[in-house]
Amino acid sequence: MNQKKHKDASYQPSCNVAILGAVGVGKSALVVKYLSKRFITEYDPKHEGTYNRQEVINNQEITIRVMDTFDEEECTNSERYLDWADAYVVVYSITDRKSLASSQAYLDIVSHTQCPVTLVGNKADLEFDRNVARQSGERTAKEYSCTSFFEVSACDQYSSVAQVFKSVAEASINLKNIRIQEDTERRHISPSFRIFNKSFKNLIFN
Ligand SMILES: Nc1nc2c(ncn2[C@@H]2O[C@H](COP(=O)(O)OP(=O)(O)OP(=O)(O)O)[C@@H](O)[C@H]2O)c(=O)[nH]1
Repeated sequence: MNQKKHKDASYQPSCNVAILGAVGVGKSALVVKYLSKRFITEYDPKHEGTYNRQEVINNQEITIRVMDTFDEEECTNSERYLDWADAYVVVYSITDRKSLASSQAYLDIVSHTQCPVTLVGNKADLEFDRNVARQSGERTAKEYSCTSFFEVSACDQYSSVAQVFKSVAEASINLKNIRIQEDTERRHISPSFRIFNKSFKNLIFN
């Protein structure tokens, strides 16, 4: 979440979401679906990019920026998203057991960031080819204290794919609001505490 303070009425909050996971789990397909409501199979799989979408969350308009990542080898050069993201979507394919193990390697990294993380089992339309039980995904999400867990398909309903991005952005906004409130409370408490502290010292040293 952008931490800059803006008094400008035209300021619009934003949330940077990085999508991570093993090669071929459907990260780009999910991003394309979220942005265009379409399932497209022809795109450059090695292309990394960031894309914007406007959403209304908690009656507030926000810009969700999505970074579609590509790692030739698992979890390389993670600084590029760790320095950028406010929230993470970690994806595996329900047809590929190894991709769940890869998602754990990503969860190991991002679970230390204090940012909301959602775990997603993609390709849910390929039920006949399922190799990862829903419970295994749920268990992994719980183990890494993910804010949410979904099974979706990039070629099925748009609404369930959109829900993935919206929920993680909402968690990020809520977290930011809690931090702002805590900060405000600290500022309110500190002046009186300073006065109390001063009077207390005067009492002792006079
Ligand atoms: N049936 C089905 N196929 C999918 C789904 N999502 C993606 N695919 C297919 O899986 C293949 C890989 O999808 P990508 O979106 O390129 O996967 P990726 O994770 O971005 O892969 P890299 O960019 O190479 O890391 C493509 O052939 C997609 O068409 C899905 O939900 N269901």
